[in-house]
Amino acid sequence: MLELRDITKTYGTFTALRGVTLQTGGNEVFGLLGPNGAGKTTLLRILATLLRPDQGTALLAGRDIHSDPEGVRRVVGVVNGGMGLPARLTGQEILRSFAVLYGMTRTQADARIAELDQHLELGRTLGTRAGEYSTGMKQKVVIARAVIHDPPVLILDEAASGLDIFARRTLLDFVQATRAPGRLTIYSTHVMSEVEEVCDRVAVLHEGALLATGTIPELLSRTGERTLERAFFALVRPEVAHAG
Ligand SMILES: Nc1ncnc2c1ncn2[C@@H]1O[C@H](COP(=O)(O)OP(=O)(O)OP(=O)(O)O)[C@@H](O)[C@H]1O
Repeated sequence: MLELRDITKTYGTFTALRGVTLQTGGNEVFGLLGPNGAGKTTLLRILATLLRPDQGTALLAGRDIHSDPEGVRRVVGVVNGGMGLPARLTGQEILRSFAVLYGMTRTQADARIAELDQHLELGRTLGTRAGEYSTGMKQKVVIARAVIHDPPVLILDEAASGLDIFARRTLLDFVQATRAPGRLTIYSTHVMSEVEEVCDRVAVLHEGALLATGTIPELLSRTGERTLERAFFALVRPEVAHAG
């Protein structure tokens, strides 16, 4: 479903990604775990065709980020911190307008919005203007907007950050409930409990390099640790982990 080969990205003289290569299946929630500055957002922006790598290739659901960026955008939904909502429009208006951009009819759009309402508990957001949203309401509509066209690949970049416990629960339940054959969710975070709950496999990224990829049991066995957090430290700070 996702194939990355040797993705490298520099900002001036700073190297943010160092030859990242990985593959995922088509029916999984794939965690991207890394500390601040690891390169997670850079990598996900490249997959969303918002940024070009200096080197390397990526295929998403068979679409190449270089030769078919439009095709990539059709098969991917993206939630990242940088997306605002038009303050004067209601949730329903925002979602309908995005549905139209994807070529859906009003009937199809409203059916899809009703479906997303069930999963994401959009409730009051649909009739309320975005300018009046709480953080949790805003994030629900941002997520609904990202998946309005039912894309096979969903990229969630720190999507739970800033959410309260209820909104975070809705998000994690949504990720679980929308698992399906042919669907890949890429879940980037630095919160271990989220990874433990929803991710089938995890890639650990640190200082632009992929340190390990595997299921949580595989990472535990590889590092000889008991918890994901300890395994993570053993991978990114081996000197500290071994000293402890
Ligand atoms: N536009 C830019 N210009 C220069 N450096 C950048 C730019 N964007 C990101 N970086 C640097 O690249 C590195 C990776 O940043 P990135 O945002 O991809 O990391 P991240 O893993 O998503 O971190 P966080 O969890 O803090 O969001 C950081 O050191 C960051 O300062």
